[in-house]
Amino acid sequence: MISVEHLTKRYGPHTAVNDVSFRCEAGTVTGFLGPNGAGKSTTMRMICGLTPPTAGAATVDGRPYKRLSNPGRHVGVLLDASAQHPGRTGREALTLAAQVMGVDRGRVDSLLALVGLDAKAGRKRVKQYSLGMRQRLGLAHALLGDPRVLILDEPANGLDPEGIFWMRGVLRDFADRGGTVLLSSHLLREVEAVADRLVVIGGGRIVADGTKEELLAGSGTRVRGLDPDKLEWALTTAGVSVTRTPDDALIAQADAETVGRTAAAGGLVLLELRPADGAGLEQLFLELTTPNGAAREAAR
Ligand SMILES: Nc1ncnc2c1ncn2[C@@H]1O[C@H](COP(=O)(O)OP(=O)(O)OP(=O)(O)O)[C@@H](O)[C@H]1O
Repeated sequence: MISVEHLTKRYGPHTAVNDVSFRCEAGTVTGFLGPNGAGKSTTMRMICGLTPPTAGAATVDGRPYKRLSNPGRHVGVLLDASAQHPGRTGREALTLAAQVMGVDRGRVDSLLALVGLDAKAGRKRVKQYSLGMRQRLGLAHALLGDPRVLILDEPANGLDPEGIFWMRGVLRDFADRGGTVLLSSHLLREVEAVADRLVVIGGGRIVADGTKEELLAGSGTRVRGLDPDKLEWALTTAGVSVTRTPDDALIAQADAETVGRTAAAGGLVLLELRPADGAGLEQLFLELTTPNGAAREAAR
């Protein structure tokens, strides 16, 4: 489990991370989402003891990262895929890490295979690796100590769609076996498919935190009527805020029953009525992470 309590990081007058708290439970994948510069990497670096917080604290399995003995056996970390020594081969890099962690060297080859780096790739120097290959090596490195927790910063960067699909499978399997996964991305679509929970950060603050279902429920109801103008008017008059989609449907900030009853009271014919789907989540994400959206949330 990962617990983040009121983490704050200031660089001079700039607050990169502002009073951030969240938890990642065992058996779940948590997607840590936010646009570039939102504070994801800084938060993850603080969890891993690489950046000292200005205030607040984080623990992994109940202890600060720095107090874990042989941390690689508890937490697999991939913060920067290019951090490996460029002159070593992938296999050498993993073998060395196995020695440091006291892990059986026999795991090196099975992990290279698991992450899709064949024997030839294992013999190549890291400087010859593509970004996708470095991410695969980084994941192998993170898994080497057979940890219970994974912390991965933008691991899908540089992977092709097939690689992203593959990585989702590895992470899902890790969590289904009781592991805890925290993975960051600036792309909602990248984590939506694998994450059980989403923590959204914008401008250094947490702007949304919940299960996908909770966040979707909060993202409203999609409704399409025979007469979109009248429907919009009826909902707005009833105090429900609505936005119009390009296909003349409305995303109403109310549950389906409220929307249906409002339409019925106005004698309006509905063609569609359902919880807002992924599009609603996308809209929520965009809204929450734009400066005005974040300010609106913080003011609530
Ligand atoms: N060492 C540093 N010194 C000064 N400012 C920093 C430092 N590290 C990060 N920042 C600033 O803190 C803010 C958050 O950066 P951070 O890298 O955590 O964001 P991010 O969400 O991970 O985005 P990205 O995906 O672009 O890395 C940014 O404004 C960044 O410029």
